Amino acid sequence: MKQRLVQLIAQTELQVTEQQVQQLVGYVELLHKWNKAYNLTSVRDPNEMLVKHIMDSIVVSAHLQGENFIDVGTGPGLPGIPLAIMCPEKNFTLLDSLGKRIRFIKQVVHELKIANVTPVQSRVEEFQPEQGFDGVISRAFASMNDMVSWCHHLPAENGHFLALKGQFSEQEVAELPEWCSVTEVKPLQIPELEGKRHLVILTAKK
Ligand SMILES: C[S@@+](CC[C@H](N)C(=O)[O-])C[C@H]1O[C@@H](n2cnc3c(N)ncnc32)[C@H](O)[C@@H]1O
Repeated sequence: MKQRLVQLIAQTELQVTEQQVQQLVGYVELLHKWNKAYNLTSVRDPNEMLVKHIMDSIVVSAHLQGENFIDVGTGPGLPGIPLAIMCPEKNFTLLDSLGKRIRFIKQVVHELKIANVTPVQSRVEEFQPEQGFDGVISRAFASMNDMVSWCHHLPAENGHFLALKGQFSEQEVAELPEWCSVTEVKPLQIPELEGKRHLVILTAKK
């Protein structure tokens, strides 16, 4: 599995250390092991997880500006765990309302010695952080309208929302609240993944 991950990463411009590869593979192994009991993801095959979960998450690391990020509706830690492994100098709060998913993330952080992740069990609408985030990230969480509406209190003054999406939807943009606009849409290239992927960056109007 390690060899395959190295080959996939070599098809991108990302740089990784041996330790980061070990941690990413370790995460897939834990996801595969715990999935049987905890039903964490519908992707059952570890090789498929490398593409659909690891590569799909880490390509976003090239687009993160700032220090403090929150991954809302993180589920088993996606994209937050792979991003935290790729960016050890940044801090990631991983939030989900389901206790078993947050318990799994705590175990991952402990076993893989990941120092820059704070797991939080809460509904996002009820979470009141001490300070705002440079980036509010989500994947497979909600429509963009629901995401920004539920998370409107989370970005710092110059922070952004970052939504990982498949096909870019003009319909979703049309439904956004008046106070929020799309500032950038970045197409993402994920080796061996069929279908389009985009990172949509949204900002509150000043
Ligand atoms: C489809 S899963 C996506 C998980 C992960 N982001 C991924 O890409 O695989 C959506 C997650 O959002 C969580 N969720 C849904 N509504 C939420 C809310 N209001 N506050 C916090 N978490 C929520 C669910 O518990 C679930 O784990």
